[in-house]
Amino acid sequence: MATDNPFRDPATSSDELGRDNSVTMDSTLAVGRDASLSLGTDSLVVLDEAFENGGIGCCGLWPSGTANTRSVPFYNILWAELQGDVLSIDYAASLSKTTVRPATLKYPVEKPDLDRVNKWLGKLLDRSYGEAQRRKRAKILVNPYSGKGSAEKWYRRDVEPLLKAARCSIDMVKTRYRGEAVEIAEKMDIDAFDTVVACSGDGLPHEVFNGLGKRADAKKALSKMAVSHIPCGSGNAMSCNVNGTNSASLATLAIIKGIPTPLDLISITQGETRTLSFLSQSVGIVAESDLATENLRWMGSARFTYGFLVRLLGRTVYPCDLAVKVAIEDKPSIKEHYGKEQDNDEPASERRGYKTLLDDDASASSGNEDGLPALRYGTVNDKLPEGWELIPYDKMGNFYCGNMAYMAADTNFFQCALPNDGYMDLVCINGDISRLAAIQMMLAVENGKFFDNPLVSYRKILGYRIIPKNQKDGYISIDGERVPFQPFQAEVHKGLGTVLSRTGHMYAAPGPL
Ligand SMILES: Nc1ncnc2c1ncn2[C@@H]1O[C@H](COP(=O)(O)OP(=O)(O)OP(=O)(O)O)[C@@H](O)[C@H]1O
Repeated sequence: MATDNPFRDPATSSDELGRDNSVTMDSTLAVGRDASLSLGTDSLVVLDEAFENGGIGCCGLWPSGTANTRSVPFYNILWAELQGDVLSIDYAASLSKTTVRPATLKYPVEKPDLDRVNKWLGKLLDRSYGEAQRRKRAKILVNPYSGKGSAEKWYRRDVEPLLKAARCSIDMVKTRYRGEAVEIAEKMDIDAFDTVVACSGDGLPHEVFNGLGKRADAKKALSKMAVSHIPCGSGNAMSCNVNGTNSASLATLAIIKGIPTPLDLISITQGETRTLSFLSQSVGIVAESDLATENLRWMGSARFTYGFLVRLLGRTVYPCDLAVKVAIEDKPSIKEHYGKEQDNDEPASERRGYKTLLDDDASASSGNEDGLPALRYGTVNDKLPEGWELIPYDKMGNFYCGNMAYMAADTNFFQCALPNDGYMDLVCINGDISRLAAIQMMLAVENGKFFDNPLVSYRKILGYRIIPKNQKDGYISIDGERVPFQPFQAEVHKGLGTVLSRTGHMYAAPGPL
């Protein structure tokens, strides 16, 4: 429908528009002498004669607009309230493609209008937050040694000001030693917070999931407490997947607007231990390229690529025995499975994570004080489960099992990974393929064609046992951390954990082509 009125919301039905102009009227608020604020389809439209005269606003802070109008996407609106007779709107202003900073719009309102203004404010906040919880209570953990040691600086500059502008409550601590985040998550009052925010690499979220998993009420804690991530480390895959960004300020905005999203977690048994993995497990080239190249830290992120190429060109193999419980075997069926979830438009409020985050009472009275779920397939020390068969893979080059899609920024390795489908995505590649094929495969990860490469075995699985062999020592990585070079077994628990994401059911990765 064509409209001459820039403030008419095209989303409103013709029926409503037919009544009179009240919808448009209700959506638009005259403020001051020469300004008005309108609720558009997906943004707040500010018309202010002062823009034209250069009196208000700071160039560069406005996402878009004409001479006397500016628009702020609802997604960027952090808070809005009346302070006496001044209407104040806090929003995340874009400084660049990767940086937002809080900014405020202030307009005087007339006393007789207060009632109407309050109603309008309610609508603005409804549109700005949708199903996301407002004013989240955040327990923040900052690892001062993450990456190159800038986490605290970035927290102060990129994170805290946005959280404050969104009126979130903040309880921040710096981690003092390895493993402290496990202890904090294990002991924290889960009724006092909505999310634990790790300002770190992927190591701290791994510790937080494990700390929650150690509690006597692990099931409830993992379901209620959303684990979130601000990218401050050397590996920041979690933020890329759930926040859709590797930028600390954009990740903060994603957390402020994030919807609770159930996340599959994986139990790993090795020796006598049971740990939770949220991201990936690797044996062979990926683990070694990451963990055996610590001496090349000066190279930054090129260290991994270098380590990977050296091994690829050397056609290194990592022999093992492997038993896998397969759920979906072939690529077309995996794509179909992914597509179904992509098209699933069930409202977030119907999903498990949402209810428990918002409704403290319901989760508290559910009486579910259980620890971690029982292991369906036993541990690595048990007899092989019924129907599993150990197969020798003497030419294994890359054993890589993922629970999320991005393994690093721009590395969408597990293109069909879903947060809550109850499956792990397993990629196996032979180590003796030609060097050319191996390099083409590596490049295919960047151009999105990896999944379809015929040399890539890609399966959706429920569990596996892997026994490395013919190697005295080697590298196994769980969520990027080194574990002993010993057999281990994995099984997935559907939706056991909780994260915050934009859609409530998908990762930010683009999926298969
Ligand atoms: N104060 C501290 N001193 C030393 N280690 C710490 C401290 N706080 C946290 N850690 C540990 O640092 C490890 C790595 O953390 P994180 O993932 O945040 O950073 P990273 O730079 O991405 O990691 P990596 O060193 O694995 O590349 C975690 O295991 C964590 O327990």
